[in-house]
Amino acid sequence: MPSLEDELFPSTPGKFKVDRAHNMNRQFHRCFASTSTMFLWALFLIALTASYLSFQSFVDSGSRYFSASWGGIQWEKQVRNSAQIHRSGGMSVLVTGAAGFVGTHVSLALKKRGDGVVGLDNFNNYYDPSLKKARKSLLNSHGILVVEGDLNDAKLLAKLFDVVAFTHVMHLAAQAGVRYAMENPNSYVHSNIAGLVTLLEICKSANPQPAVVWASSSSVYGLNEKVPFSEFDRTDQPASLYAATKKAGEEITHTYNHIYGLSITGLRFFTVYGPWGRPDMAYFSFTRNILQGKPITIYRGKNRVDLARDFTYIDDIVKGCLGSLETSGKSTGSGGKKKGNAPYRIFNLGNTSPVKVPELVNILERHLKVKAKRNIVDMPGNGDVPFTHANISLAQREFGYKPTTDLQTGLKKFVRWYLSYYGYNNRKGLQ
Ligand SMILES: O=C(O)[C@H]1O[C@H](OP(=O)(O)OP(=O)(O)OC[C@H]2O[C@@H](n3ccc(=O)[nH]c3=O)[C@H](O)[C@@H]2O)[C@H](O)[C@@H](O)[C@@H]1O
Repeated sequence: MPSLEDELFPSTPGKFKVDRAHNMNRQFHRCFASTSTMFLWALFLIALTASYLSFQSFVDSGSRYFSASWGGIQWEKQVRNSAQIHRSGGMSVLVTGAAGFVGTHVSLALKKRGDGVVGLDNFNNYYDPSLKKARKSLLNSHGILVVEGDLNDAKLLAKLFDVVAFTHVMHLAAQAGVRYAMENPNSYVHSNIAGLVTLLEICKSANPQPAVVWASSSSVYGLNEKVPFSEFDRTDQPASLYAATKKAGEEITHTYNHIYGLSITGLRFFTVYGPWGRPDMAYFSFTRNILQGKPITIYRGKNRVDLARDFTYIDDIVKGCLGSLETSGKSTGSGGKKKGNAPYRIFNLGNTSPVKVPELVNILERHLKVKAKRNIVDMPGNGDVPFTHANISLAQREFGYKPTTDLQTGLKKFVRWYLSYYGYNNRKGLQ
């Protein structure tokens, strides 16, 4: 008697007699019929799952396209092209806040010398977004892609690191402005704290980890009275929420350096000015008001003392940023695990020659050939500090930082840009 196994799985073809063959055939057909039914069901299920998944991804990518316009094969290609390095030993840098004032200048400088640059910017309306769009067009014309998205969009950041193994991150995206923090405190928490942490989380998990250089601020010195301000002075007395979020950034980046081995460099910028600058800053809004024949408000400190700033020209700041990137040293971790100590550095990037605000106005008057209508008021308690003055010896020693543009020369360049950007007619018509 053949075993069931023999019947179902004959070891020797033709082993069976014809009359049994018929029997076998029926069994085989039954078996085949049930297998094919199962097979069809399986196919059906697979098709159903596949169509569900592709529908989901359509919905996902659809909403992404409509809301943030990133993703897709073409987009990835653009990101890769923009990040392409064109010099030996070059870097590929993700520049956050690329459509911002400092971001635009740093991105251009990197690209011009052959480094790869991908920009990220959320184009918020803290100040006229059309200026940010104009900066973006400038960057595009030099082959730099600026992705529109927010720092807090972890999926986007992760995707960017999927597409490009960035060697460096130049983190300049932030909610800037000292006095606006009283109007919109949460915007500072959103960008300068939450956004920073989101970015660092992605950087620490990236493999390889990039080195991070980021913008802190001279405002961290707060009520410090020891001049010039040195990196070793106390910074635990911020005068504004803005300053407090920048100081928090310095502490937060320290923990990522300590736990995950991220190379971190924080740059304390001192009142940066120049072409393509920020319209919310005094030198910019003074220029606009002077040309429009409107009064300007000049704050004055306690005991009628003039306020002073260590105004720093953008080209000097760019040199400081590039020097920091070049000397940043490597992150040591990978995939979120520290493998050794990595550099943690903080540098002042200032001009080392403070100028009183009324003198800034004098210079503008000379360049614009228009008299300002000065309205001098006592400094309100709005987060301002009376003066800033940078000691830059650390940056000098580390990467030869040496500012070369005085306020007179720098403002001349700014005014020339301002008139070419906003138009000479505007100026003539208002004189
Ligand atoms: O160096 C820094 O850390 C900071 O420099 C600037 O902050 P601030 O120095 O206050 O620059 P402005 O807003 O351009 O003010 C410059 C000076 O003009 C004064 N000012 C400002 C506005 C105004 O209407 N009148 C006026 O007298 C301010 O009190 C201040 O003394 C930037 O706005 C900050 O983002 C940056 O972090």
